[in-house]
Amino acid sequence: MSFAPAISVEGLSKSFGAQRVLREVTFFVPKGETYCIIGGSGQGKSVLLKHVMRLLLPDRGTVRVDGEAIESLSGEDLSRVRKKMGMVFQESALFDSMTCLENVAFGLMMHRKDLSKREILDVAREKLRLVGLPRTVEEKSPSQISGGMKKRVGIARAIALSPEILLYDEPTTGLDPVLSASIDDLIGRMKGELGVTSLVITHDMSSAFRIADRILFLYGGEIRAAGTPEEIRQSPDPLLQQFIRGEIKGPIPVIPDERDLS
Ligand SMILES: Nc1ncnc2c1ncn2[C@@H]1O[C@H](COP(=O)(O)OP(=O)(O)OP(=O)(O)O)[C@@H](O)[C@H]1O
Repeated sequence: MSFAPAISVEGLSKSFGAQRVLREVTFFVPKGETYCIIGGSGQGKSVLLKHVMRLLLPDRGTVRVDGEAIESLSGEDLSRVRKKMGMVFQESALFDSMTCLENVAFGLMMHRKDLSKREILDVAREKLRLVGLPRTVEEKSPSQISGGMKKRVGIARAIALSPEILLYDEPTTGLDPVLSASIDDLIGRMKGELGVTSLVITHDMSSAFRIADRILFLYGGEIRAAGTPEEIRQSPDPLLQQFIRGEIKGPIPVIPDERDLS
C-alpha cells in the first residue's frame, strides 16, 4: 500500500477554445477522506471530475491516483488505475434495458472473468443489500423504481468492483431532503464500512456540510476557498457566503460559456 494521497491534482489547467475552464487547480485528497467540491453552474466542477477519471486530458498540470500520474497511462495500466475508481453519475446513468441486478453486475461481467455468472450475481446482490435496497428491486428495470432508489442502484454499481475511490457527480440532485439525507448517510457508510476515499461534486450545501472532511469552493475555474465545513461556514469571503446562502446580489449571475473569453 502506498502512502501517497488517493487523489492529487496539481496545477491543473484546461481551456476549451478561448474559454479557460480550470486555472491552476491544486488539491490533495488523503486516503479514506471525503472531499466535496462546491460551486455554481458552469464553474468547471464536472470538467474537474472528468480529469480525475481521465475522460479529459489537461492542457497543463497532473492528476495522480494513488501516486500514479494518469495522463501518461494507457492500455492495461490505465484500466488498472481506473478500476480503483467507481463513478456515481448525476442521473444515475443506468441501462433501462437491463434489470437493476444486471446493471450492478455489468462491470463485474466485463472485468471479473475469473468469476462464474452465479458468483457475479451473488456479488451484485450483496452490493444491493449494502446500499439498503430490498430484494424486490433486483428484477425491476430502473424505469420502475423511484429516483432515490436509482441513486442507490448507481452507488451499488459504482462499488461493484470494490473501488478504493468513489467519485460522485451531484448525488443528491433531484431528491427531497429526507432522501438526500439518506444518500449522505450512505456516502458516510461507504467511508466508514469500506474505507473508501470520496470526491463529491455537489450544489447541495447541507449535504456538503454533513459529509465532507473538507470542502473546496470552485469559482471561475480556481479553488477560491478550501477548509473544513466549520471553516467554510465561518469564511468571511462574501462570494462564498452568498453561494452557501443561495443569495443573489446584484444582477443575476451569467453562467460562463464558450462566449466567455476571460
Ligand atoms: N467538452 C467540452 N467542450 C467545450 N466546452 C465544455 C466541455 N465540457 C465542458 N465545457 C464547458 O466548461 C464549462 C464548465 O462546465 P462544467 O460542466 O464543468 O460546469 P459545472 O461546474 O459542472 O456546472 P453544473 O453545476 O451546471 O453541472 C461550461 O461552460 C461548459 O460549457
